[in-house]
Amino acid sequence: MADRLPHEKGFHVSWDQIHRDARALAWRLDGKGPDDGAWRAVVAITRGGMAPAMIVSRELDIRTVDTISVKSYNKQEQSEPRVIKSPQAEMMGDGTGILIVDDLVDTGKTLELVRRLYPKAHFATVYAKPSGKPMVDTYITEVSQDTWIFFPWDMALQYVEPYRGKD
Ligand SMILES: O=P(O)(O)OC[C@H]1O[C@H](OP(=O)(O)OP(=O)(O)O)[C@H](O)[C@@H]1O
Ligand code: HPA
Ligand SMILES: [Mg+2]
Repeated sequence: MADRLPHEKGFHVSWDQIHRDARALAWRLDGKGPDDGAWRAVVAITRGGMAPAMIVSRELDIRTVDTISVKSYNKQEQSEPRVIKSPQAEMMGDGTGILIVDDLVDTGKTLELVRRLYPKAHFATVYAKPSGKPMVDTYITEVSQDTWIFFPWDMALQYVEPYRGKD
């Protein structure tokens, strides 16, 4: 949606930071599954949810990991989310005992779509913006709606001019 642009602020997340925050997410979810505290599987919302889901599944020692592919953004422009690839239907059922992980919730449209498909699943994101918060069950850090989060997989180290050298 063009009217969401531009984002006033940037929140730049390093690999170290996302690792720390995804671990914090895992620890918060530990023992909270419906079956004696256990989770049956982790499902990553690709692509952004894959690195956090890998870290969460490693921390909680969950070996069953699947993906649901939802596309809703092209760069910073939003369109209607659509499912491009679904996880294994027999495993998912209504979502009971399934931990669905994404990197962030922004407007909440992606999670709204996935929630409709798996209403009993638990939805966890590392970061959350206010509009999307009602769609997420567990998250670690909140950022304001006018902030764009930059993830390490979208960035590269590069040279910058010294402060005194700028015009
Ligand atoms: O709450 P929303 O407003 O729906 O936005 C959040 C979603 O948008 C981004 O994914 P994107 O569709 O850009 O795909 P990607 O994960 O492959 O980068 C992000 O990874 C979330 O999945
Ligand atoms: O703030 C964001 N950062 C990266 N991807 C996103 N997709 C929706 N919002 C964001
Ligand atoms: Mg995504």
